Amino acid sequence: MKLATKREMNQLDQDAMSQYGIPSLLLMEHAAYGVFCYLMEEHQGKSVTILCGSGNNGGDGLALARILYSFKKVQVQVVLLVEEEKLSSDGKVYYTICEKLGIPIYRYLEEMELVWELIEEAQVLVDAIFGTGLTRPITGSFYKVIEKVNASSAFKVSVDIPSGIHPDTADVLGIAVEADCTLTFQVPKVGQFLYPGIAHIGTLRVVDIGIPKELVSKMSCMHYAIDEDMAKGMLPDRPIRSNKGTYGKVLMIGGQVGMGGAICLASKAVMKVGAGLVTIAVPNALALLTQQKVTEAITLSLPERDGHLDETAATILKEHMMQYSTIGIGPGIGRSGMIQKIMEVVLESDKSIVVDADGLYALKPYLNQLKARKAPIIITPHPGEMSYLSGESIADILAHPVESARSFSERYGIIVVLKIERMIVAVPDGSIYINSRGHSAIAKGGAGDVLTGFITGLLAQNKQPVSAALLGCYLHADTACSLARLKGSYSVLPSDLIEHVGESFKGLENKH
Ligand SMILES: NC(=O)C1=CN([C@@H]2O[C@H](COP(=O)(O)OP(=O)(O)OC[C@H]3O[C@@H](n4cnc5c(N)ncnc54)[C@H](OP(=O)(O)O)[C@@H]3O)[C@@H](O)[C@H]2O)[C@@H](O)CC1
Ligand SMILES: [K+]
Repeated sequence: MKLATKREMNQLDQDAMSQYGIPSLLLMEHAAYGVFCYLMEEHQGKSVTILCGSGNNGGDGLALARILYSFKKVQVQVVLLVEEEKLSSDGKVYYTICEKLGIPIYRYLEEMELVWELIEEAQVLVDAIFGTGLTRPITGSFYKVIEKVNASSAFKVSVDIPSGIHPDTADVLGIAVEADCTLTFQVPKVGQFLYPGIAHIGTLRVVDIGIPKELVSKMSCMHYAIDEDMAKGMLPDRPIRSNKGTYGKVLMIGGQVGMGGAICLASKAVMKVGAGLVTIAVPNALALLTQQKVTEAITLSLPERDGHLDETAATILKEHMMQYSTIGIGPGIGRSGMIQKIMEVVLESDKSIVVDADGLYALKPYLNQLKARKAPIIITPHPGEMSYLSGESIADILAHPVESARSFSERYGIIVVLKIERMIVAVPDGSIYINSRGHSAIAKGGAGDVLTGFITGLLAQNKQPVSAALLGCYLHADTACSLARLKGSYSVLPSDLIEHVGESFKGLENKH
């Protein structure tokens, strides 16, 4: 699903007006009607208090007041947060109608105490204060009102975007409405998929406001949400005439003494997403463990020193590498200097590679050579690993995760999967994909290893590495969300993701 920035959304509105002659008032009417339909569906019989700002978002609120009052005689009141002269021209049209209809309009600047009472006692509060036109931090009377809105026990519906959330970055500009539901228009905004925006939007619904479909599909954008439809389109084929070789031969390299679980989890995850064959290359001391833990895999037992893979393992791996299609390296491998040699051999190969965890530490010296490599590389860092690789602070990465992942991906020509609340996949052409799902239930050691396994297993089956990264992220998050719904937020284990990923696959297979 496409995601729009403020500029792209404005352009879309402008194109609808200039190319199709659709007046802005009609778009506003459709926007308001979409909110009206939602209110009738979910909150019929409740009184509605609409808070309106000066821009077109406030205009949407006034248009909604007219529809509620005229069609359903819903008890509706408007709180105007600015002087009426400051309303946008479309907003003024609806303001005049509301006034003539006799809809109660309270002026915040004149009746502050009364407005606070209205907010406190409201059943449904509609936030039409600021939309995509927010330009600076919220202060003064607007701040006070939003503070009161957040303290109210009313059900809160935000029009287009919760007031205070930046539509591109998801930043809170001063303060932001904590909505229970957000009805966004035509195309969701990037800021509705990133933190802290995701903590303010509640349930997100997309309302069609009649912008022609051709314009939306032509709309150029660089941001996409990884959703069910996208994931469905990326399922690898499973033809009748096939065998294990059809679905890729994967070599998983990792493990050190005391860290055997990570490579077992990752390798099992590879098989669970449909790969045909897996070989697990580990230090000698872990060979028995991997055989017992991942029954279906083959174990390649390698020389070790001090519990880590010894650099002589690189020569053995080089001899074996030809027979594999895909390599996953990193889970539990440790940061011994000896891993460097192994990474060198892996990078010299013509195989598709996924690098995770401590493998990323061994990758760093080779970053400048990656663009010249023909076969794809996917890296799956968490913010700490990303910080080590890029030199940015963790705080900066968390503050600008999209830019951080994008610039790294472009600079080195690799696919970056940044593991934050909603995983971000950055592609070297500058495109950004943001996971539409995610759950803190799997913020646990081992969850990253499972993701590495999912992506590696899909990469072995998919021709497109981007698809493997996107589908891997989707399956990981979707399974986590389903498990959290079933078991709650505390007791889901990363190994449960492996156990239950089949249900997520099945959901996609059965989707029409
Ligand atoms: N055809 C369309 O385009 C359609 C658009 N639609 C709707 O319009 C919305 C976008 O409308 P918009 O561009 O008028 O912006 P919006 O967010 O309502 O208000 C901006 C106003 O707030 C002000 N202001 C800004 N920051 C401030 C601050 N911190 N503190 C105080 N004031 C601040 C700013 O004034 P100024 O910066 O000049 O002071 C300006 O007056 C969009 O989200 C959707 O809901 C739909 O109807 C469908 C069709
Ligand atoms: K709003």
